[in-house]
Amino acid sequence: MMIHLKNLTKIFDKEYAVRNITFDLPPGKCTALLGPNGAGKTTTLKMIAGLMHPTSGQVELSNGMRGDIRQYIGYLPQHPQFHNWMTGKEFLQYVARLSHIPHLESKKLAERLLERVGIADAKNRKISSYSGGMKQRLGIAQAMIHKPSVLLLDEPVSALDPIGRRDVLNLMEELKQEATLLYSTHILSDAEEASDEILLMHKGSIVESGSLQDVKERHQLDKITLRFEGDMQSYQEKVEAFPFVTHTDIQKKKLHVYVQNVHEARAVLLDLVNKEKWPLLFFEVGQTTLEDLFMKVVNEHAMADHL
Ligand SMILES: Nc1ncnc2c1ncn2[C@@H]1O[C@H](COP(=O)(O)OP(=O)(O)OP(=O)(O)O)[C@@H](O)[C@H]1O
Repeated sequence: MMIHLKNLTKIFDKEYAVRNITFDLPPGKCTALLGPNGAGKTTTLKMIAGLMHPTSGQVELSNGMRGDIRQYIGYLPQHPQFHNWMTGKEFLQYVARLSHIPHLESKKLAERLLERVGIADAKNRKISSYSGGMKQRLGIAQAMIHKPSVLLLDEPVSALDPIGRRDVLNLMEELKQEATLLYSTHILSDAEEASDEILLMHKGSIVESGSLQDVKERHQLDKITLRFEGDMQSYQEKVEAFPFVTHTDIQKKKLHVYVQNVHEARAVLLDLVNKEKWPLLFFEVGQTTLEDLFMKVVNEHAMADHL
């Protein structure tokens, strides 16, 4: 099923949390809603899930589906609450009952879902003994209880260790065959690992969207990476003054200089380093990555917060 978001907007206390966003969620794909904290991801997911009313705009379904949108949508909140004294199986049966699924059917369904998300071995153990990754799997099973066509997962892997994260990302890759998947994350490498499409969100707006490859190509800029002894910030200020520099940032103690004319930039920067006798440790000419684009968005976000 296709979902269309049209000019979706949410205002809290006169501030835009989500600002006029429009996009389609293609069926059978896994889409990552990527953005720094406060970008508006949770608010967007809640509006799609029907848990929060938009200030304006709509969420529409294709295929002539009508009625309450919630019957088609499964939702895993950012901080799911479990009854820790229950076993995984008991919890799913309990959730099934809340969804008005008859008792006998709920038993079979719970077993099937526990199998599906890969925690059948632990079905009779108390949830309090589950690892973070197992809890997220149980949360995903809970979101799938009414066989939704769309699964919305809010930061499903952010709190997990690398192994738990890998496991849940793999599970999501599998689940996209059964449901359209949209999940939020503030971690770029997770979005790169498990998504067909990305939506990059910043201050309530979608600033970039498309397949990972398309987004990467669209933003490819030449980049010169430098490292000097000592504090990088004073070098950054001097380098930024050149007209061929579009912007700069510091990542892992390296100064990234994004430039329009790499030949001119290389010559001028090397000249400057020589003349000023800057203690150069590293110099590289290359191209931007998706991480650079993400850092640019995050830095703009951080700067706005300091104003
Ligand atoms: N119930 C609310 N009342 C007032 N402001 C809110 C409410 N919910 C969210 N906001 C504000 O809306 C903006 C977007 O929040 P949202 O939780 O959607 O961001 P997010 O991208 O999911 O970030 P995070 O990863 O930190 O949850 C933030 O500035 C937040 O403070």
